[in-house]
Amino acid sequence: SRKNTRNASLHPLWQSPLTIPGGTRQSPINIQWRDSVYDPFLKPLKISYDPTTCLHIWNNGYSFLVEFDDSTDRSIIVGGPLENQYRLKQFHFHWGAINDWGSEHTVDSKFYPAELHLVHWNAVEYPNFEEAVMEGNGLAVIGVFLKLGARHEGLQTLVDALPAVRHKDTVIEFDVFDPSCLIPSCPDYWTYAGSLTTPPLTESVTWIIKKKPIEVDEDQLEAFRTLLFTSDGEEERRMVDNFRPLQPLMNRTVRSSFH
Ligand SMILES: Cc1c(Cl)c([N+](=O)[O-])nn1CC(=O)Nc1ccc(S(N)(=O)=O)cc1
Ligand SMILES: [Zn+2]
Repeated sequence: SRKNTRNASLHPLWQSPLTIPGGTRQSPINIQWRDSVYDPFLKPLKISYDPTTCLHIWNNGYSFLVEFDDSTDRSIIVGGPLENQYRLKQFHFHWGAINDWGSEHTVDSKFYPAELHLVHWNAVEYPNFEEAVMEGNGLAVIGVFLKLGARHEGLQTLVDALPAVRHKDTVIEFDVFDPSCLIPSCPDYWTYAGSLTTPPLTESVTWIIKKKPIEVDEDQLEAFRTLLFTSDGEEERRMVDNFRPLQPLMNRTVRSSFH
């Protein structure tokens, strides 16, 4: 289990006060399946990504991110719980040192070994990501759980690129990738109002958590764990356990798109 005593060994990012004063919709949370409320008015989520909007992969010292050209509406999501269409800006992962934990969200208090976040912003109402980050309906993040199982061929192209971004602040060009290959075909999801899970922790995220996980194999999870929090030349610290502890649900209801 993960105890607060581990703060000392936690990455500086998570040693800071992990709750923000006055925060009422912080993420991540535990999703208690039986407490989630089926909402028949939730629409199917429509995902349309243009693989050529992919730009590069970089190690930002917290995770590795694949960033996209968000200057047009070529890679968007619409529907689901969303009032507008949202543009894909980047995706990244959170994972553990071992397979017993690593995800940010949990389902009935179960951790997955890793979690994918696809980060989108409301380009209908806001001029850019920076503005959208500050607004309650500014962002939409799709969360996908990773579980240990069969090798994921689509993920492998990403895994093959990781040695080139082993150190913090390294980047490589990555010019064609369709992240929809990382999203389960099952349409079922939970949704709730939350926040970014790393600073600035702004309460601007509509979370859409897919019910079904994707399967990846042990070698692929191990490849994530070969990355470093540290820059080239610094004393190496393996990039693992880059997840935020669970936050209180407070006055929120998690809705489900399925019975
Ligand atoms: C705050 C900000 C701005 Cl503004 C910009 N920018 O490029 O203009 N980039 N960032 C950083 C950012 O995106 N953080 C972020 C943190 C957590 C998550 S998570 N795990 O999905 O909740 C998603 C993103
Ligand atoms: Zn994330």
